[in-house]
Amino acid sequence: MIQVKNLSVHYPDTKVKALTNISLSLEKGDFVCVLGKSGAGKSTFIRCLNGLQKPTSGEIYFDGNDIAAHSEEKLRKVRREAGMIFQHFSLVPRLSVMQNVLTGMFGYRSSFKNLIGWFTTEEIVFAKKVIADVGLSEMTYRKVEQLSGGQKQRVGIARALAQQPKVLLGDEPVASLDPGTSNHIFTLLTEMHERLDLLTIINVHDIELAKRYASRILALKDGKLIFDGPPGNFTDEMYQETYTAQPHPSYFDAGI
Ligand SMILES: Nc1ncnc2c1ncn2[C@@H]1O[C@H](COP(=O)(O)OP(=O)(O)OP(=O)(O)O)[C@@H](O)[C@H]1O
Repeated sequence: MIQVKNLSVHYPDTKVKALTNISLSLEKGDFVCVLGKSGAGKSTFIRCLNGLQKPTSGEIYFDGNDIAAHSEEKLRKVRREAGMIFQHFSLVPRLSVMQNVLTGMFGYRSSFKNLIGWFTTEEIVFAKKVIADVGLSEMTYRKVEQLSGGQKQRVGIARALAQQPKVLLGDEPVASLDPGTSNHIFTLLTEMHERLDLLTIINVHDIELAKRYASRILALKDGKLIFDGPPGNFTDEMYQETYTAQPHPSYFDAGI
């Protein structure tokens, strides 16, 4: 579904080599957790997959089409098919759960309809369904600012599902949540992943969550892919290798 070929990202401002020569294939049904210490390149990798970050070199094919070669209009279609959930939720706190979830449908609608905020009965019924799927029916019309962190992340997931995505991307979606709530969110993600037959790719710091829920682990270190395999093969040595504290070589390049 997604093929990554020799992907490199160098940020010109900081001269940081965030990703170097990554090649892999990600298939429908994979539940992927991306591990790596802070600055390893996890966010940059996720952002490349939905076209938010342009590669410095290399290619990313989404359903056989090169994302980098896409026009802005085609990129919008890729972003529509790749639902994204974020560490800090990226919701509009003063709007209701329903209003936030409806924004997930914006990619399918005209700018005019989005501007005036008019939704069809079918769209509202579908939004209610995804809100029920994440267990928040009773809070459908409550303002998001009145919800707990775990509930907010459920809204984030419902909004991503409202996009009817083929791919679900998560940039540290449980980093702000306690361990019990993180487990509930991962259980929900696994259920949705299976029910909707998705490709799911989640950045996570917690190795235990990755080992419990992932079907495949990727480990990044200093922008390089140092592990790609099932959780059972991610040994303690590999863990040490992933998280050993060495200064990022590109800090030296940048003269830091
Ligand atoms: N917009 C940017 N401009 C310049 N450098 C950047 C930018 N975004 C990230 N970087 C640098 O690229 C490297 C990789 O960053 P990235 O955010 O992808 O890592 P990460 O593994 O997601 O880290 P964290 O776990 O802390 O979120 C870091 O050294 C970071 O400082």
